[in-house]
Amino acid sequence: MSDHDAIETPHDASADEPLGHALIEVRGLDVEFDGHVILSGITRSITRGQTVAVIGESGCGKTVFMKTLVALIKPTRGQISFDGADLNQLSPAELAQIRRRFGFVFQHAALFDSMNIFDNVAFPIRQNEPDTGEDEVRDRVRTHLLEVGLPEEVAAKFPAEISGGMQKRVGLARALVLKPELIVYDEPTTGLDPIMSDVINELILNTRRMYPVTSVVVTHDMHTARKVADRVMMFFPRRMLGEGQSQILFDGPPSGLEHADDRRVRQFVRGEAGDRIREMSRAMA
Ligand SMILES: Nc1ncnc2c1ncn2[C@@H]1O[C@H](COP(=O)(O)OP(=O)(O)OP(=O)(O)O)[C@@H](O)[C@H]1O
Repeated sequence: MSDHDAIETPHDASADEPLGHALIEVRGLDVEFDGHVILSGITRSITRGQTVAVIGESGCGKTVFMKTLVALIKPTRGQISFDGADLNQLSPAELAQIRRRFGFVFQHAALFDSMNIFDNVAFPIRQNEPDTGEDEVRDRVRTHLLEVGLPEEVAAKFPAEISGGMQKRVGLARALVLKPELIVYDEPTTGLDPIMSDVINELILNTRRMYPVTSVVVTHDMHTARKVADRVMMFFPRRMLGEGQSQILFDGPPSGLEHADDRRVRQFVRGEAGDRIREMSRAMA
């Protein structure tokens, strides 16, 4: 393989897609912080029901991309639409309404330490559907805890009393109680042992089997990307690309990663440093 493929700019196929066939549409997205360009020229669409893994080296903008999809970050330029609604054009009330259709599974579970597990999972129901009776709240919490494999006794415990893997499962149960159409997972397996990581992978798959949910999974874990995703998008740091080069080096099924045309993709998925050591020492000189 020559070095040529390392500077190839893949064609952005989704830029040619007609509007209206996707749950999420991203057009010409740029995100900058204090003049630093993190994402530029991103145009992609995500079909309803798809599970997309977002991979790429640290700092390339995976989390920023995911947060812009769910309107936690406002793009510097470009358009993001969810189910036909342009997120930039929504009033705060409309945005709050649309966010109820999103579920968030955060890297460190982000549970409320002062609440027990039951109240943590019940929180989104009580917050967003205050008229729900306590019997229904109890049923829904119990159902979702069982779905993520947690026994009823866990409900009375506090986050500090359960393991990291259990906390992540509680985080998933909490994300599911409002029946979201889109779930975003931020590093769902980080910090877990291989077995517990696979439990989380299975739960992500199971969630997709049980609900018609669309999922975006930001991950460093190639096992997760290969196992749960039907589509993988690999980002590359903007600062390391030339003018006009696409920041998404790979966009396709996980089976295509190993033999991707772009050498940087193959190196990333195989965990090979390649030219990066030389580039890093050049940057430090
Ligand atoms: N709110 C913010 N304000 C300023 N800079 C930010 C903000 N959020 C992210 N960044 C910067 O944007 C860049 C991309 O961050 P991001 O968290 O998306 O990376 P990542 O690919 O998810 O990395 P990692 O895998 O290490 O989590 C980083 O340089 C980060 O410091």
